[in-house]
Order: sequence, then structure tokens, then C-alpha cells
Amino acid sequence: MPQIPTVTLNDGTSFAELGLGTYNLRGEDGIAAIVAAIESGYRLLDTAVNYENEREVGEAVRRSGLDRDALLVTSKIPGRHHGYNEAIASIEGSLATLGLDRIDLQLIHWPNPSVGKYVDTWRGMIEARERGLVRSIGVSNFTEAMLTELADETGVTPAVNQVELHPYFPQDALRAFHTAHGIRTESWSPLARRSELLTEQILIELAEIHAVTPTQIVLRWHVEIGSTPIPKSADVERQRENADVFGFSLTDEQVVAISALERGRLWGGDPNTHEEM
Ligand SMILES: NC(=O)C1=CN([C@@H]2O[C@H](COP(=O)(O)OP(=O)(O)OC[C@H]3O[C@@H](n4cnc5c(N)ncnc54)[C@H](OP(=O)(O)O)[C@@H]3O)[C@@H](O)[C@H]2O)C=CC1
Ligand SMILES: O=C(O)C(=O)[C@@H](O)[C@H](O)C(=O)CO
Repeated sequence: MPQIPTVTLNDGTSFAELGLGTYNLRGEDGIAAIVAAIESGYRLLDTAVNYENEREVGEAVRRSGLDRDALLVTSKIPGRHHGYNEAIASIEGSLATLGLDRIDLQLIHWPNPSVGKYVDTWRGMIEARERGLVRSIGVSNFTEAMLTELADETGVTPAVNQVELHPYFPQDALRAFHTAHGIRTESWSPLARRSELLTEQILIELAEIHAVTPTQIVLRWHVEIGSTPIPKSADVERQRENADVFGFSLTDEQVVAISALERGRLWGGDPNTHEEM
């Protein structure tokens, strides 16, 4: 398995071009699945307070036997922890549950605009970074206007915005905004949660041309558009398949053909209205 390449974030730290989603990976089976992924070359692990599996992720980091600095752990502050002091307490809680002394990338999980506290939350995260509790700070599910507000109010631009992104929802305008402002895009549900996406004719045709699977075509598309996908799989063979996308490339025309599958958001998670506590 080739090494997963890295990119540099706007704060100068290194970030993986592909990582592991861990939603629903829990208990001993979850730990075993995460350790298996690390053994297959994954270095970026994506968790959240709301996944109720930070303990498992921390345990997998320890069981992997890898140097702590070789791994990147992301966690996320839930809506019920928004606020300056609450954000710092949330991060301290995540560190305790993970059993780690640093989170590599801390995100605000959802902006929850009706609560009106994401700027305060962001200020708390800036403080947490200054205290060394977290290394990089970013957001998830933020719109262009919300990203602009954070930067204007605090002078600190998020390093990452993790958003719904897959060929059915390529997010061209938001990605262009990220590029213009030095924000790394990260794709959640990059496989569209194994929906009918993987049976689309264009993906089957491209898979034949490149002698890979339709899933690998989708994940390579994320790499080509400059976004870090975090596919979740509990199965070691599928984890290996998903990470093995750095030995071929797509042409510009092939990328455009995949993006033409666009339909829009799949699960109604509009950041302007979706509230998640
Ligand atoms: N910030 C946010 O608001 C959100 C963040 N996320 C993050 O993004 C991660 C990924 O998103 P997720 O919603 O899990 O969906 P994904 O798009 O990663 O799809 C996961 C599904 O695809 C299956 N799968 C994985 N690999 C393959 C393969 N090679 N072939 C066929 N099926 C496959 C998995 O099954 P199996 O496990 O059996 O392989 C699982 O059913 C989450 O785990 C979470 O970490 C997700 C949603 C929102
Ligand atoms: O998995 C996550 O991180 C989530 O935030 C999900 O709950 C996500 O919000 C979702 O499924 C939206 O429909």
C-alpha cells in the first residue's frame, strides 16, 4: 500500500490527503477496525463527541504502537457545548475520553446559527490552541458567510472546513471560496454512504479504464479536486481498497464527467437550518 500523501494547512501543519471516518465504529470491534486501518496506512482518524467513540479512537491510537506524532486525531465540539468556556471544557473532556494529551484537529461540528454562539466557540478554540490542547482548529458544515464572520471577528481563518461532499454534491462554489482563503476542504460521507452512487455508469466505465473499483474512482475524484475524503469502513479489505487511490490519476475531463452527477445535498443537512446538539 503506498503511503497516503500529505498537504500543508494554513497554520503550517501537515494534514493527510485521505483519512478514516469512524462514525458507528464502537466497542472492541470498533477498536479492532480502527487499528486495522492504521496498520493499512491510515494516519488521519475522524471522531466527534457525538459519535460516542472517542474512547475507542484513543485506545486504537495506543494499540497501534505507532508514535503519537505519526497520527492525526480529529474531534468535534457538539452544539450543546457552544460558547467560549464551554468549548474549552468540551476539548478537555474529549482529551480525557481519548486519553490523549493533544487533539491534532479540533472542529466545530455544526454552526447551529439559531444558537448564535459559533464565534464565541471559535474564540474558545483559539485559546485552546494557544494552551496547546489542540494543534489545528477548523470547522465543519460552515457556509462562506460564516467562515468570513469567523475570520473578520477574530483574525483567525479556520484551517479546515469539513462538509458534505461527494459526486452528487460537489460543492464547487464553496470549494472555490476555500481555495481563495487557504482553507482545506474535507469531505464527509465521501462515498455518499454507499448509496446508488457506486453503481453509476460513468464510475463503472472509468473503473474499467483505470483497472480499479468504482469506489476508488470516487475517492480519487476527491483527491483530484483537492479535498480530503474520510471514508468509513469497518472492513479491512474495504479500508485498503479505499486508501489505495494514489497510484493512478483522473484526467480533467474525467473529473468533470464525475462532477456532472451533481444532484444536491442528500440528507437535508443545510448548515443554515440544520441544528445538531
Ligand atoms: N462533520 C459532519 O457533520 C459529518 C461527518 N461525518 C464523518 O465522515 C465519515 C464518513 O462518512 P459516512 O457517513 O460514514 O459515509 P461514507 O460515505 O464514508 O460511507 C460509509 C458506508 O460505505 C460503506 N463502504 C465503505 N467503503 C466501501 C467500499 N470500498 N465498498 C462498498 N462500501 C463501502 C461502509 O460500509 P462498511 O463499514 O461495511 O465497509 C458504510 O456503509 C463519518 O464516519 C464521519 O467520521 C459524517 C457525516 C457528517
Ligand atoms: O455524522 C455526523 O458527524 C453528523 O453530524 C451526522 O449526524 C449528520 O449531521 C447527518 O447525518 C445529517 O443528516
